[in-house]
Amino acid sequence: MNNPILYFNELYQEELKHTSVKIPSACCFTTIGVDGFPNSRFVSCKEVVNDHFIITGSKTARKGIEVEQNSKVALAFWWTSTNVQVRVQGLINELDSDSSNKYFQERNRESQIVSIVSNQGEVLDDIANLEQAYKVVEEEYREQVLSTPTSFGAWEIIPFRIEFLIFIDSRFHNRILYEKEGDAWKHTLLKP
Ligand SMILES: Cc1cc2nc3c(=O)[nH]c(=O)nc-3n(C[C@H](O)[C@H](O)[C@H](O)COP(=O)(O)O)c2cc1C
Repeated sequence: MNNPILYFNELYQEELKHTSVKIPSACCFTTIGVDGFPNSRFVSCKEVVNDHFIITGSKTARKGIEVEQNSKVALAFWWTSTNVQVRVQGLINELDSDSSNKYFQERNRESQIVSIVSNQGEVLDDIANLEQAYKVVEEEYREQVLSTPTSFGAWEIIPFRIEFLIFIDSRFHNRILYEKEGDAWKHTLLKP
């Protein structure tokens, strides 16, 4: 296959058919920390739009601060039902407020309220204060659409390198590396 995004979608759909994991869209997202150390955490890849991987989260938490300073990022997926690893490297770009609103509205209500009341990554003094703030928003905005907090962001990751590792039951696993050359993707096979 010449296009790694089509290949990604095909393999992901296959994984979705078989998987029973709770968050199959989970992937490891790595940024370069402000101290220069790589920093990884799991996020959910919301979708792939126009060949870009979409993630969301708090702009004021570490990931938001880090991508503001350094747009070089990586994603790694491990799909356990089909035994596929996907590694993505690329540049990240913040999406506009229409996009963050759209992804915020797609969150379940509990997660929306948590995004509103909890400044992700700040030191927690007393969980009771957060629970109280949660209740206030829950009751005050009952039955109403919740507005996107200014801290909530959506980003696109524009890939330039994507590698698939497909475990197979023989001795040698398949490794296919795609690299962007201008507007086209070239692919090579790597030794496992
Ligand atoms: C399976 C899984 C999915 C997650 N999805 C997201 C997500 O989509 N967005 C997000 O901000 N945090 C998500 N988290 C929480 C992050 O791993 C992390 O704890 C949080 O975003 C704070 O990271 P930061 O301090 O680097 O900003 C997820 C965690 C797990 C385990």
